[in-house]
Amino acid sequence: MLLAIDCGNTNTVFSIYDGSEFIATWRTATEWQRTADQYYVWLTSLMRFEKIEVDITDVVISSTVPRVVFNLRVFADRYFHTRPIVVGKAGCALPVEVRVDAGTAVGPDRLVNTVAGHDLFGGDLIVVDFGTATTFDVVDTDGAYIGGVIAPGVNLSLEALHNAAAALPHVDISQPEHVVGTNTVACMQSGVFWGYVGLVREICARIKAERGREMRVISTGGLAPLFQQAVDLFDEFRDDLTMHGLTVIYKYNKDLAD
Ligand SMILES: Nc1ncnc2c1ncn2[C@@H]1O[C@H](COP(=O)(O)OP(=O)(O)OP(=O)(O)O)[C@@H](O)[C@H]1O
Ligand SMILES: CC(C)(CO)[C@@H](O)C(=O)NCCC(=O)O
Ligand SMILES: [K+]
Repeated sequence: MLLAIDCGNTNTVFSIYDGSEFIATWRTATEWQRTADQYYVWLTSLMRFEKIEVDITDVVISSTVPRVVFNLRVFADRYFHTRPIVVGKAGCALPVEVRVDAGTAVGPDRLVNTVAGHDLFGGDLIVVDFGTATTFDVVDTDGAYIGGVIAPGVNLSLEALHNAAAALPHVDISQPEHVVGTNTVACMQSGVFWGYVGLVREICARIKAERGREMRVISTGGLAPLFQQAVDLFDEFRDDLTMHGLTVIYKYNKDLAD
C-alpha cells in the first residue's frame, strides 16, 4: 500500500491508498523535531485502531517545510524499507511542465495541486487552496503550472489581528450574520470573512481577464466550503485534491521506472 504525506506549514496529513482509493486519513501538527520513530509509533497505533494492516510498500511526500523531509525519509527507509518519492526533489518527475522564472522554487503543494487539478478537470484552471497561506495556482491549457498568487491564510489573518492589537481577541472564522458588526468578534469576523470573499473574487476575475479566457476555479482546503456557502466562488471543491495529486505523481514515477 502507498502512504501519501502532505506536509503543510501548519498540519501534516497522512493517507493510506490501496491502489484505487484512500482507506484512511490522519492529521497531525507539523513539527520538524518529530523523529522517524515518533512517526512510526503514531501512525501504526492509528492503523491498528482502524484495523488496517501495516504493509506499506511505497511512500510519496510533498513538504512545504524543508526541515521535516529528513526525518520522513528516515521513517520510510527504516520502517518500510523504501525510498520515498519527494515532490520537487531529484528523482521525482512531474507529469506537467512548470513555466516560471528561472530559480523559482515553487511550493511542492502547489505543484501537486496543479497535477491533481489537471488530472481531474483538464486545463485552464485556477486552483485555490486555503491552507496556512491561500494560494492560487494557474494551470495552462496543457496542464502546465504557469504561476499564481500567494495571499495570507484566513487563520493567519485573524491571528495577525490578535497578535498585533492588544484589545483584539483570538477569533475563529465563521460567516457573520451582518456585515456591520455590533461587537468586536463580529467586526473581526466580518472583516476577514467578507474581505476574503472579495479577495477570492477579485483575484480570480483578474486572472481570467489577464489570460483572456474562461477558466474553471477549483477549491480545496477546510475553509473553502464556508466561503462557497455564502457566495458562489468555485466551480468545484475537492477536499482530497492534494492527496489525489500525490497518487497521480506516484503512479507517473512508478510507470517511468518500470
Ligand atoms: N469551519 C471551520 N472553522 C474554522 N476552521 C476550520 C473550519 N473548517 C476547517 N477548518 C480548519 O481549516 C484547516 C484546513 O486544513 P488545510 O489542510 O486546508 O490547511 P492547514 O492544515 O491549516 O494548512 P497547511 O496545509 O498549510 O498546513 C484546518 O486547520 C481545519 O481545522
Ligand atoms: C505558499 C506556501 C506556503 C503554501 O503552502 C507554499 O506553497 C510555499 O512555501 N511556496 C514557496 C513559494 C512559491 O510557491 O512560489
Ligand atoms: K494544505
